[in-house]
Amino acid sequence: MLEIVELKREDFPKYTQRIQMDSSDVIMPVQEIIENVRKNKDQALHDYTLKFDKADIKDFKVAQEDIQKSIENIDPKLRVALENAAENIAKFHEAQIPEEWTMEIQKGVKAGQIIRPLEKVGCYIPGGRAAYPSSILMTVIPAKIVGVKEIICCTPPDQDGNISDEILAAAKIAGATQIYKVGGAQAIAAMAYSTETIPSVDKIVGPGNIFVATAKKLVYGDVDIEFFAGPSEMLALADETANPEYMAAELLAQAEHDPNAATIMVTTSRKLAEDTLKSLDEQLQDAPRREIIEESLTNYAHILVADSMEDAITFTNLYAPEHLVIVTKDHYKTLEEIDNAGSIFLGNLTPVAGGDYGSGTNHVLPTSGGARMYSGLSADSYLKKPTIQELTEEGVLNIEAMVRNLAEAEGLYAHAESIKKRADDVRK
Ligand SMILES: NC(=O)c1ccc[n+]([C@@H]2O[C@H](COP(=O)([O-])OP(=O)(O)OC[C@H]3O[C@@H](n4cnc5c(N)ncnc54)[C@H](O)[C@@H]3O)[C@@H](O)[C@H]2O)c1
Ligand SMILES: N[C@H](CO)Cc1c[nH]c[nH+]1
Ligand SMILES: [Zn+2]
Repeated sequence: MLEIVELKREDFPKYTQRIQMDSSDVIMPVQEIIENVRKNKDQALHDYTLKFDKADIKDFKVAQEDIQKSIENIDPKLRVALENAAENIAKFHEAQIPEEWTMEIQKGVKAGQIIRPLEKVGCYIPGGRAAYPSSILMTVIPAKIVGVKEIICCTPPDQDGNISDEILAAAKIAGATQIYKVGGAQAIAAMAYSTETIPSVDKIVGPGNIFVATAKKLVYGDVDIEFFAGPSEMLALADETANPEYMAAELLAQAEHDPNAATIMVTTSRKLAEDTLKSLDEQLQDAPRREIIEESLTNYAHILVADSMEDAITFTNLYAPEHLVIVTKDHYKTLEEIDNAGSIFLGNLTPVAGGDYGSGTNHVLPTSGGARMYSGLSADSYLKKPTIQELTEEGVLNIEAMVRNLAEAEGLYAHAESIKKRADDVRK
């Protein structure tokens, strides 16, 4: 299923491949779902939920009373874990909130930026192959702490048409304002265009499978999205100092998310590669989600032995993984060479699961190479930064020539006139 491969430079592109996001097999059905939801609204949501989730939903809105009660219904250990994670996530994201500022750009010319939260956001919480209370914390808490007023969540129901108490309790702890029982591309379409029950929002965030991620891409422009957060990925960049059991555990952990998850180890040590593969086979025997893992390992997993650390690092930057585990002699030195990764886990003792749940960092991260140009979900994702400026009399005179000359060069005479009038008055 998984073999050790010598990594040659000419093969770099071959091993960076993941699920094809733009294949027509996915885009066409997803586009059809979106169009149908735009046209037939709740009725379309009902029909798709019956088709994909086998649930016959009459009312998509979760009763506030059920959200309130959920916290009493969950295992107290889980409640403590959710609260602990929530606290860490809040602390981390509070530190990310940028400051408002102004400065004197030129004598008499003040400029700066103010910070305003978005008004309405929609958080997609995956729920097909696993339930993700942690994704509620990751999407809702940063929105809450920056002051977003309306934070709705959509998540697929089970076959009885229910959302688990674990999900509802996470929503309560995080501070979501409303939850709707709908998943998949249809949920994204509803949050983008509204239905009789679900309001449209300004921005849709949150991870999901290929259908969800593609739907977000297709509605982008009518509504904002954070980036493409599709099937999970992990790349372990390791030398002989890495613990093979831990490396195998990392490969299994992200592979268990989805048959389309992508997991890779690139190392300079053939012995580490061999020991990791051996340990992976052993750990796989009792893995409860073995079927999903095996499919994922067959589809998008590789153990690569590079000729040099330089090659291994170049490959890593080309791959731009969602999660990057670095276990090398001096991981901070290796880190200096890393340009593209969603979230980075340093050293043998730092599993991706730490960040997945509650080291504080966000687990909604760009996949499919998106880490080349996007950072993970953050406080910033929910903020706008309108700029401000104010001129004094001195400022008007100081920038008059610049504005007039540029305006005239662009043939925009009314622009030139707008500053000239003021400057003339100042000169009077
Ligand atoms: N990148 C990130 O930040 C991040 C974080 C957490 C999870 N994830 C990923 O989220 C994903 C969760 O996927 P999931 O499947 O468990 O849940 P999901 O909620 O994303 O998808 C389930 C929905 O998919 C739809 N669906 C299923 N089959 C379909 C079909 N044939 N056609 C159209 N729609 C269909 C259904 O509507 C169903 O409700 C995984 O890939 C996981 O790796 C990513
Ligand atoms: N690894 C996922 C991000 O790709 C996040 C997650 C949630 N629960 C467990 N893991
Ligand atoms: Zn995970």
